[in-house]
Amino acid sequence: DFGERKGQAERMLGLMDVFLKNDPISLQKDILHHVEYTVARSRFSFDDFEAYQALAHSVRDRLIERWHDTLIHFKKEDPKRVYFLSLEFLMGRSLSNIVINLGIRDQFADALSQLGFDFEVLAEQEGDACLGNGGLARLSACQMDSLATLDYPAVGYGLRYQYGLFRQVIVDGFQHEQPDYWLNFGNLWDIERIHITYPVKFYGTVTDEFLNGEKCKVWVPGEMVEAVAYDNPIPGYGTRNTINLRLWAAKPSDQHDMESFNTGDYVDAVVNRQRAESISSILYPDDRSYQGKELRLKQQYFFVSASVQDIFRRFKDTHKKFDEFPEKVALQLNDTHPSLAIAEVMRVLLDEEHLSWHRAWDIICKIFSFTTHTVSPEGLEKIPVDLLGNLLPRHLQIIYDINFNFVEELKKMIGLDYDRLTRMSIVEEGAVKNIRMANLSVICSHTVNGVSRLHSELLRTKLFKDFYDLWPHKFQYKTNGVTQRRWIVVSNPSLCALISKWLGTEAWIRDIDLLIGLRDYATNAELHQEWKMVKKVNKIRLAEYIEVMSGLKVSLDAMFDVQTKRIHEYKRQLLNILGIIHRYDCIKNMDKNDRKKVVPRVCIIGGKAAPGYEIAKKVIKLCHAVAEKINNDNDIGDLLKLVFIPDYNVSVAEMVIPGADLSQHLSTAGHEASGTGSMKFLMNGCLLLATADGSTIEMVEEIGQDNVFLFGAKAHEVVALRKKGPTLKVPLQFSRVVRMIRDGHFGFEDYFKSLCDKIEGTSDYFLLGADFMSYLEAQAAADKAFVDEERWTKMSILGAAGSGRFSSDRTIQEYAENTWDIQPCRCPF
Ligand SMILES: [N-]=[N+]=N[C@]1([C@H](N)O)O[C@H](CO)[C@@H](O)[C@H](O)[C@H]1O
Repeated sequence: DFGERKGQAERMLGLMDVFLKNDPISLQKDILHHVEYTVARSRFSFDDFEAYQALAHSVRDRLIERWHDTLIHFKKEDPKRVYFLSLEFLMGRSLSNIVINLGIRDQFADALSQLGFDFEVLAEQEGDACLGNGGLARLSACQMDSLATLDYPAVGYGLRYQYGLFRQVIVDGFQHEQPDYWLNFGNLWDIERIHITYPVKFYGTVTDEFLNGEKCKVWVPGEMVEAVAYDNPIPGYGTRNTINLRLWAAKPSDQHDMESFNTGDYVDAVVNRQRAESISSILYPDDRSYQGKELRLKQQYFFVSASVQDIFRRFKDTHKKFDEFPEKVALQLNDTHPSLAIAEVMRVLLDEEHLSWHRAWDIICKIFSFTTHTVSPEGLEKIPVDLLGNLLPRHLQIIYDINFNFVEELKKMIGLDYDRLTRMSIVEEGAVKNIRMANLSVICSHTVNGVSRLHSELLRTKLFKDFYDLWPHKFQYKTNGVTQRRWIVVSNPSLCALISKWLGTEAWIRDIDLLIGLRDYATNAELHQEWKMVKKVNKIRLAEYIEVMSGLKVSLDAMFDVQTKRIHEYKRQLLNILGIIHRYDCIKNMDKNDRKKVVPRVCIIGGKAAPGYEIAKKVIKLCHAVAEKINNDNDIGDLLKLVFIPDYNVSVAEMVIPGADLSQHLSTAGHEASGTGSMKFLMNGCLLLATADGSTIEMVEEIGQDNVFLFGAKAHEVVALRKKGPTLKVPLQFSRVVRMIRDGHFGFEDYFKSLCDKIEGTSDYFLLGADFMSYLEAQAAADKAFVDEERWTKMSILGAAGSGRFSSDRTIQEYAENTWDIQPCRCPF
């Protein structure tokens, strides 16, 4: 609807082709056009990176077309939208994913090869966008892909960090962190929106004033910065729908500069500029929660305030009555990091839109839904009242008022049960008074969910028991999922082609339940042949990468045994290393004959440790020290190798996962809320050796107990085992391998002492000793299965065939139907 500029619009349309063409000539022309005029290099001399830039610009042009059409369609249809607020999005590389979702990869590959370039070589030029730590962050990215593919009207909001997650550099086996200058060569996949900016206020005071005789609160800020939007078009697969991921960057508010300039204090102005920009400068590199860091709180409020202002602007563009707000807006809180949005929406409705408390509260309770990714109370964010009161004085007032009303209501429902009232209060009294962001989120959200069935059970029976007993209807579970577009089609094209061949269709890429069709061929010899070939091709690629990264040549006949995820005590990478030491020790004490029966292994471990997490950093060093010993022991040869893959990120995962035979998920049961890495391995025909934790339990139900190597104490047994403490019997094999570390078999015995102290006796909180024998039995079962190629391949095919449930398409469909109440809004073009 071009309205008054109809004439002009028609002329413009006349001037431009309706859509960009994708025939080889048009593509080659476009690429060379961008070489010459966008990258500004002569078409006769440009290198791979410049070719990548020109290619990326050509792809982006076609992305933007669909993005515009989608936004125009949404504007016209004005559907209810979901706003997905997350402080982290782990996008990785974009080029390959985008051309595949647009369905033009082959066309571009052909056009490039005619220009003498290889698409994959150019795709390698792209750096990862690492705007997140781990599972939670990558889940956000997978969910954006599914929201777009399923045609849901959605917007993602986050922060555009200048520095992503640190680069992990290993020096002498020790992790060193290097800043991730990911924007050094600019980011081709986001568009700076200089006209979409919002002021964000901090500090200051709140005064009572009278407006048209009405008493109202006025917040006079002490500091102001500008939030500028950077839009990342997210294309769906097999649809024209392309939604928006809007990331905010902090810039100084010109209001601020002028003041310093007027006072002629130039230096002050520049310092203020840097201060402002520092808000969105760096991603906090810890997968655990943060307490009491002002910059972290500033980051949370900064992106929340800009996002809420943007949501209100979009709503008010076409709506006058706020009663319609819940019919058009669903706000999803990805953990408690964005939970200040509750107080911010309340502030805007009360102080700026002047709604009554009652009407404002009614809207709040209809628009917010909250997902927690945490299992333990320690992981729940708490903000010191002083810090919040100083930075956001009006929001603290509102949170106090919300809490006062809640506690008054609660007293009516549960009487004067002070212990329970104290536990449920948003305000935690004590030496340091804190705001419990999880309690605020549960109280103000109409739906609360965990990220697996077991996790939700733990929320109902432990973490949020008090709230569940009060509001059982609020609690749901939405088991996580991953997108098969990235984790099969992009990262494993040979498996993608094989699946499409045997299913006789590519429809599974949009409708993954079709994968179940592979079950019919689980014992088909021809498929077995081709299935093994695909794995071999991917193992060769992984082996080449290992040789480049570590200089180590590994045998392709060995089982590639992988554990890649953030380094955490509860994820028990240490159990894996102790198992490897045990295997090494056993082989060393074997005679020639017995060694013939040994199943060769290449053990691959990868993952970043939070910079301040000493124990996790010691685990990385131990891994290198053990590898040093084993890999240089000619007596062992190819029977056992240990490799640490440095700087594990999305692109490295896309290379490691397709090449894995076995993947390990060893968390002490009840500690991993879900886990999503396991889902990617399963989809790629990799077998799982795991504890019955998080979403693994649901995977076993989908693919069958016989197709997974389960071990260890169950979640309900862990508590009892911990109670046993010193009476808990520890197997000799366990004490022996710990002794080997203590005795310096791998050197650095003093440095590793605290690591050993943490897993012996009563301090073995994560039960490595208690689970050790069960773990070794599962490893032996995996060895036994691996040598029976037919059985192994059948298990691998049945694993992939049963992985459909773990697509983020299923997850998003459940959220859309049971939480957000939104409907698909497909772009008709
Ligand atoms: N934050 N957080 N939590 C996690 C992961 N560490 O990012 O969220 C992930 C995504 O929900 C979960 O899979 C994982 O179990 C959980 O620990």
